Amino acid sequence: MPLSTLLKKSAAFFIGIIISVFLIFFIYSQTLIVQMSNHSQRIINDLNDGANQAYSALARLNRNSFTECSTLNLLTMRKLQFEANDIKDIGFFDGNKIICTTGVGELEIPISEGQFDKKIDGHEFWFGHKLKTFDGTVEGVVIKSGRYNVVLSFNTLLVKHHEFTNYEIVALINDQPKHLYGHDDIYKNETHNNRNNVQVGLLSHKLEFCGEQRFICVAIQQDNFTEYQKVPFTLVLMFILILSGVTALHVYDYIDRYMNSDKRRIQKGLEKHKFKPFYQPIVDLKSGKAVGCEMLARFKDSKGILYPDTFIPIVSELGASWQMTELLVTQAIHDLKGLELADNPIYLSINIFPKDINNGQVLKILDLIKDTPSNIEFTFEITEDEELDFAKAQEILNKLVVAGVNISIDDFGTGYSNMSQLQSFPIHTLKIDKSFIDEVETGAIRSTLIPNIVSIANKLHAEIVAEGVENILQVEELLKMDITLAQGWHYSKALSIRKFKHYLADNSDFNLS
Ligand SMILES: Nc1nc2c(ncn2[C@@H]2O[C@H](COP(=O)(O)O[C@H]3[C@@H](O)[C@H](n4cnc5c(=O)[nH]c(N)nc54)O[C@@H]3COP(=O)(O)O)[C@@H](O)[C@H]2O)c(=O)[nH]1
Repeated sequence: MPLSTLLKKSAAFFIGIIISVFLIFFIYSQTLIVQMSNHSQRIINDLNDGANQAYSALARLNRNSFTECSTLNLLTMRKLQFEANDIKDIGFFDGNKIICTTGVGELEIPISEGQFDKKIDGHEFWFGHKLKTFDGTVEGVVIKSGRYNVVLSFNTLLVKHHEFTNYEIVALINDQPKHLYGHDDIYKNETHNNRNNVQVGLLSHKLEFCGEQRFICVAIQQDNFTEYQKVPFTLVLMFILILSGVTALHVYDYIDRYMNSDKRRIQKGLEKHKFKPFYQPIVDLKSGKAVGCEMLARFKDSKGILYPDTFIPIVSELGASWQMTELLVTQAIHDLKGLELADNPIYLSINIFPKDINNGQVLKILDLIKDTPSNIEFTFEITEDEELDFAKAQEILNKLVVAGVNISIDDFGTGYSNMSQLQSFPIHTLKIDKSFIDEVETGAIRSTLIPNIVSIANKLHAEIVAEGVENILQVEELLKMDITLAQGWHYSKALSIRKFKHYLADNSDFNLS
């Protein structure tokens, strides 16, 4: 494998891995953000549930008409606390002082609560409350209504979230966050006017999420890829990355194959004019001088040469047959302009795709050739192809003939036509296929059929061109058979316009300036 290909393939491999890393990170990140938002919403829901529990407890207590901290009052308060899971303490007020609580009973010195933090739905809230109980300090929120208050414990409210520690709950009071619970310092007040704010980092994801009323907010920080430390996950990731690299190699190969495929090259070649006409001289057998040429398509692009046997079927499959012919004819007319007139016109023989005759595209040639010098005589070579629709072709070829175009049957003797079909065509020339000419000098069986072809041509009043003449012995034999014109490597292969000009200068009465 050449070094450049190896480098390109390695690059494709690593690009595949990099794309995969990005994709995995993106998917992971999106999933994590959704999980974190859901989790935040669940925390806020649990806090709301606690508040509702407190509201209903306060409503029930205030329905009683206790005015002092009687045994019955304390009993009622304790009974209610017992029923409500998240309530850790209930206090009873005389004026604005607490005179008894479920935890301590009647207070020796009544306590006065400070100014509440916020009033919501007629309830007063104190946040960040720390209540000392016999089994430790309770962090929570105090809610007061009427003559009672309740202390809600975050620990019990958020018991479902205990496995998840890296979060902070704050209350926004006059837009300033007040720490309520969890890790101090995670919430940075980034939400501004939005309900949530996501920060994606290489090492961690952070989400700040506020409840619908933008009053309680949760900030969650999650380290990235902690799962990576787990062996199976690492193995799966490595497998995915290698798979991505290998997939990228396949994609590279596929694109490379597509970009370098003959079909793609031909498509591009048609756009970028990579098809060029070459000219193979048609020679008068007696004088050895060129009387015309057959235009043969040649293709060359930066990747090299493609031969007609390869590109002709593909051009046809691409439906670009007329496009190619038109390009070539236009170029040929341009090439042959400046031809100095000899006594006779020069024949320019052009191969036409049968389908372009069937669909009448070929008639477009009349526009192309109408301004060409009259010393170029156009001949269209058609093959006796099964694709050719004889009935349709007859009508179209007649139009061409009327416009001065000659019709030539190419590869004659190898095709599908029968005599009656041929007679209905306005034929000017029969080109005897090379397979008849091969070994004519040794009297090969196939070559013995040539006189029959000559007699058919005579019946059709058509000229004959012998194709594929490769040596002087063949020339001599063909002369004996009264064949006048020939084409083949004995005279010349198909030439570029530059070489063809030289050829004409040495071997014809024409001159290309
Ligand atoms: N519709 C179009 N068909 C085209 C066009 N250009 C070419 N073709 C057809 O492709 C087939 C192959 O053509 P090519 O490789 O160019 O071969 C031609 C000659 O180079 C070859 N030839 C000529 N003399 C000799 C010879 O002495 N020996 C030898 N071994 N080969 C020789 O024969 C081909 C010409 O064939 P033909 O057209 O039948 O006269 C071929 O079928 C082309 O027709 C195009 O522009 N349009």
